[in-house]
Amino acid sequence: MTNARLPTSLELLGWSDFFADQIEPADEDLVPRRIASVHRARIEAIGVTGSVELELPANANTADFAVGDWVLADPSSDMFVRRLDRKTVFQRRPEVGRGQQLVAANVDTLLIVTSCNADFNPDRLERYLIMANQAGSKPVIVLTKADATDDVGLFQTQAEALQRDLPVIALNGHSADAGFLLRSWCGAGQTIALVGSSGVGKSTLVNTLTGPAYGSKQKTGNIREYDAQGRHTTTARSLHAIPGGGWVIDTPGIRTLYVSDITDGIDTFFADIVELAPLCRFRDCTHLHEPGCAVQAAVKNGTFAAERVERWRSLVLENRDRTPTISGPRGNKSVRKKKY
Ligand SMILES: Nc1nc2c(ncn2[C@@H]2O[C@H](COP(=O)(O)OP(=O)(O)OP(=O)(O)O)[C@@H](O)[C@H]2O)c(=O)[nH]1
Ligand SMILES: [Zn+2]
Repeated sequence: MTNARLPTSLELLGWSDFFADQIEPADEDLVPRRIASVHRARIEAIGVTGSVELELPANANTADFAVGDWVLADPSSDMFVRRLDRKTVFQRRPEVGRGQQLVAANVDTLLIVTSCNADFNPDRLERYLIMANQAGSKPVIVLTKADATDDVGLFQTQAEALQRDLPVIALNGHSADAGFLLRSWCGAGQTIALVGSSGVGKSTLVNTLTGPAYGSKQKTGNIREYDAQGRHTTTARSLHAIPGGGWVIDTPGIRTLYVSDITDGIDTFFADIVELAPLCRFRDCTHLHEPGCAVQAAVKNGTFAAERVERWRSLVLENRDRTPTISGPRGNKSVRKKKY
């Protein structure tokens, strides 16, 4: 440890070789900035000297930017010049409309937040895990409201069974212990993002992690706006500093999480099944009834449960139905690898 190099200010912001390698000689006069909040008409970014409002070209659409993005800007005008490739990106299909909605970028760890009550739903958690795998972020399940149940162990066991080596942390979001329990993912330069349904305690946890400064930091987001029905909703996402550590991105509650365009994530989550498919006698085996099916053989000998194969099949079908044919599961594979 004594020889450890101190991170530079940029590295404390989450900068790494992955981004440095994208800098070209022509970029010499530009400075890197990290996007801290995205609003309908403006974007705030953080640089080593503090936060700035990014100037955008007239044709820019703020929906193309994600909180956590790294961009290059002109230091004198703060004019946006170009966005650097993303190391990870978490996006989802909105309830209405087409395309994907950017949720957060360059997130090292995705905290999938659910509470120790009726919100706990293994099927939904499975979808989040697939999304995290697809995004390229490491998933951690956070069970909030552990103080309000006698069955924490039960929730914890069920969550741990979802994926091999999955960290599951049960906590009380109001308690300062929460920061201690999550410390291994919140180190200097690390970025975490919180996702989960409305009301599971994401904002509460962000408050606890960031300390009292968060509440007064109205400027950087978490603004409550009114939607069309006059309801109060959290619409903005934003990047907040964790004192003495990394960064946390709060995201609005997600009502319905659709599975679409996530072939790679499904393959990772169900790697045990996917790896067997090439051993089936028929190349187009549906693993339902064919002779010589390696997947059915594994179910028979108890390697995995028939329900797991069922869940895999239904997610593959849902993904196929919802993925536009232009960027369908097959077409995506070649362009999707690591470049977002
Ligand atoms: N007992 C207990 N209550 C909690 C805990 N975490 C959150 N709460 C309460 O649960 C309610 C909802 O918490 P929020 O933090 O607003 O939930 P959210 O996930 O940010 O909700 P959205 O902003 O709608 O996405 C609040 O009344 C919190 O005080 C916890 O760990 N224990
Ligand atoms: Zn088969």
